[in-house]
Amino acid sequence: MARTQKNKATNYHLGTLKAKLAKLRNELLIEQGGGGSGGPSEGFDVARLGDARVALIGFPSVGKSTLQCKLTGTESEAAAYEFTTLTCIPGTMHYKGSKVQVLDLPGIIEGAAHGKGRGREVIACARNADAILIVLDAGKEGLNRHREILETELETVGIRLNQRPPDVTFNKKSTGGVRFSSTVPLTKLGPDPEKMAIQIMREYKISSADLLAREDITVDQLVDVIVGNRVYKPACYFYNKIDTITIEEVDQLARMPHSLVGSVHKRFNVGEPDEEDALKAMIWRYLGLTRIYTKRKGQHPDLAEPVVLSAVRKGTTVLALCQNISTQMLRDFNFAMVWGKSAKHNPQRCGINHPLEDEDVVQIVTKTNSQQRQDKNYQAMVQGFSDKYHKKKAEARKKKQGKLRG
Ligand SMILES: Nc1nc2c(ncn2[C@@H]2O[C@H](COP(=O)(O)OP(=O)(O)OP(=O)(O)O)[C@@H](O)[C@H]2O)c(=O)[nH]1
Ligand SMILES: [K+]
Ligand SMILES: [Mg+2]
Repeated sequence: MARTQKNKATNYHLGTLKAKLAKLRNELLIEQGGGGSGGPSEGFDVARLGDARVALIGFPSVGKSTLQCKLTGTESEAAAYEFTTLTCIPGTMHYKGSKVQVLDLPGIIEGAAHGKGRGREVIACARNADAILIVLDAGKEGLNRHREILETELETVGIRLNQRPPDVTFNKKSTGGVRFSSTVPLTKLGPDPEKMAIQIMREYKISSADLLAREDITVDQLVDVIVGNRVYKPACYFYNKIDTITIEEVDQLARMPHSLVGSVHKRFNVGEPDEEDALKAMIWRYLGLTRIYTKRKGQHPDLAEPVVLSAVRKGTTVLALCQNISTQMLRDFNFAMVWGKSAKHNPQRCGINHPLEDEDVVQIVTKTNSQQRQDKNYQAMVQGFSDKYHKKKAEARKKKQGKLRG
């Protein structure tokens, strides 16, 4: 790709090369049993706890474990030699009534995505987290390159950092050829975007598909859409050990995007587990956490125990709140009364898709029995739940029988 001159004539060729590269990377990962499109992305086996999960990713000895202790109070061994941490150590960070699971992980190095060290498992963990905290040693030489290496390792396995999924619908078909339409002018895919799409799809042996682009996408984004299997994660950066550099250097690092500078040793921007500090605030922001206080009719809300929703998990709508409480609640939902920042007036009567904001108070009003009987959607939903239940049961039975036979 570097050798190809960039002009109109070579545009499609570059597209093809990008698709080939994505494909080869995937194959390599699958070959090594990694998290490619086919293989399972296992990682370390740690139960999911809390309202959201963040993974600590970084080179060896940048201070991930030291940081983990300060964020969560968990004893994760920290020492001056590299690869002190050899497995995944979970801990819980308590902040503003939320519980965030923080995973301390072994350090990774260049080539981690392809299985160097325990890189593959570490990166699989990042794929399964709700947000990634990239930890860097501010005193290390070649710091900017470190940041790039880590980003590349994560990109290689299909993790996209701080990007939105491209606004494109892509449907594979069995016949009919490729049809590529868009609602906006496409300026980044060369004079003939359809030809570009066909070139890329050829690498994946797709000959028929409908594509609809609602934004001006790049070739890389088009490849992502066609390849699929991409995950979009918020990521923030913590430059640790600023006690080892000059104030001018600190100033430069502090201006990097998505970044916070600090020192665990000197307690700059990182305090004790029960203190509110800048790092915890940043994690909270990147997870898009939202506290919702629920209340019963005629009673005060329970301010001690909010329901915490995350924008990067199930979202922060009334629907997500109901799902968080129980399926029963979701089934019986009629409307919600909402007090707080998201309400136009207090209280506002809202539907299931109403987006909530931090510290809103919500009272869910459920359907009365006679309403339930009349509501066709409700009946269909109950039927749906029961069908799903029976199907699952039948599958489990089959599996058990298969196992016995085996
Ligand atoms: N100067 C300075 N040293 C620090 C700071 N934070 C951590 N360290 C030191 O950095 C060394 C490595 O810390 P660890 O927490 O073990 O680093 P790690 O990233 O978990 O390392 P691995 O598990 O081996 O990948 C230890 O000697 C820490 O005492 C800091 O803010 N300033
Ligand atoms: K270490
Ligand atoms: Mg460690």
